[in-house]
Amino acid sequence: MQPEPRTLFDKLWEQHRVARLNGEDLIAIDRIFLHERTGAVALRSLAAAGRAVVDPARVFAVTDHIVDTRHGRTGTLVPGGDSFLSATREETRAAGIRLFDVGVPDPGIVHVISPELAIVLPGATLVCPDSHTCSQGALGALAWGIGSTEAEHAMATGTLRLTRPRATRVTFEGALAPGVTAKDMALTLIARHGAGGGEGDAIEFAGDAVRALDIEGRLTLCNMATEFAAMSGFIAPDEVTFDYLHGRRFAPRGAEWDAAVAAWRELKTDPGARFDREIVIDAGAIVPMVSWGTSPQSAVGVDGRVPGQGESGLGADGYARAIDYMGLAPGQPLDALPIDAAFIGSCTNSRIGDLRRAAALVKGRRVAAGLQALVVPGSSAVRRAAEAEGLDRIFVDAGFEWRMSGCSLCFYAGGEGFAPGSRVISSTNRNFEGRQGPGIRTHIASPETVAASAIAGRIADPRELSR
Ligand SMILES: CC(C)[C@H](C(=O)O)[C@@H](O)C(=O)O
Ligand code: SF4
Repeated sequence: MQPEPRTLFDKLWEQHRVARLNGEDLIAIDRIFLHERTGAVALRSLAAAGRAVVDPARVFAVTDHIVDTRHGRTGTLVPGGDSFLSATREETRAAGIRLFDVGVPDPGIVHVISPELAIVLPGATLVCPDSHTCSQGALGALAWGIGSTEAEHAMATGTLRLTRPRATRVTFEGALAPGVTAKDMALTLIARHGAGGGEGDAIEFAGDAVRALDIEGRLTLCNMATEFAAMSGFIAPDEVTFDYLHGRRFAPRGAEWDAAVAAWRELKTDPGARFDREIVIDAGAIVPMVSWGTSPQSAVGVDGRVPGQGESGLGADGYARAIDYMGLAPGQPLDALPIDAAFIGSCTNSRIGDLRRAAALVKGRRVAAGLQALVVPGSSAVRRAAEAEGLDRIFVDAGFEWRMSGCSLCFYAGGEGFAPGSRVISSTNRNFEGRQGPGIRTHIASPETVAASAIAGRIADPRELSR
């Protein structure tokens, strides 16, 4: 008898299921990543309970969320932030956990350095008390965000207790048009199906347009799965994945590498396997997107208009509140909207390819007068690579500030922010009220759209500059 065809998700889940428990499953966790904001809490609480980390070699930690990203940084600008940093340093040392700290060669945003160092590998389960952990599914792993109590459980036992999510496939058929990116794919999916549209889903991203993405584009797409309320997003590993990982710091070597690749080649959905849910999107119809509201679902084509309530997908109160917070009127064209600041950074879009594409648009041009523009590379490795190619000069010559790596102004932690009331175009993933500071109006878009807008001084279509 032929074995039942299985989805990639079935394979990942079943390979890690160690027990069934009254409707839930106990899943083995291969890697745990911590950052100073939530990881410090988990580590302190675990130590206070007198529990040991069962396998410290599988746990990694980083300082990225509240570290100062200005040059010459010494710590954090966040009030009270020092205690998170010192707790992370003390507790990781006590538990024997490897810490990528500022001042050592490889710090960066957790979801940027994990693939860079090959800490995440195809077929692995990886958790981190951070919602954008799903980014790392781009490498063919099952990676998802957890709470700090679950992080304690995972560290103490090497397992987590979970309800099996729905196996969902989102297929992007065909090819993207020039100037359209993985960020626009994610925003299109969320705009069409709603910010809650993926709730309870483990999403395999598939189709020709996904296969055609490099690893960085795949990371951007999977990063936004949590903005779709999905448990995780992932992509079957292929030659692009293996080429990316080969030779990286924690990747297997020699015969182990060959054996690993042979096993990783099996990590794909079998023909005829059944999904609980399928979504199909025509990639060729996707355009550069920008958000107008205070949820990632409130996004339209950059050449579009602020929708009326009827087409917004929001209720009357939610719509009124979003329009009011964002200082917009129904029917207003987005590409006429003046902006005060532009931010290129975050675990969504701060990798070398993102910076290269933005720099190509910025080169030889100037940021609009009076506009604050920043580039924050996602990791030290990205920063060094960009500097070796002269991308920092391109940005600085154009009037951008060039920073050290970290989460920086992706989210407001209280240390620094944009000028009060600023309208910001941002390559990040969240545009909630106050996300980038009190009263800040955030429009999320691709790094290309952010770069083009910084030059124009208003929200701008990147295709205008590249023509
Ligand atoms: C601080 C952290 C827990 C949070 C998250 O979980 O995502 C942050 O990274 C964010 O992007 O809002
Ligand atoms: S870059 Fe932003 S979204 Fe990503 S982990 Fe940091 S704060 Fe969260």
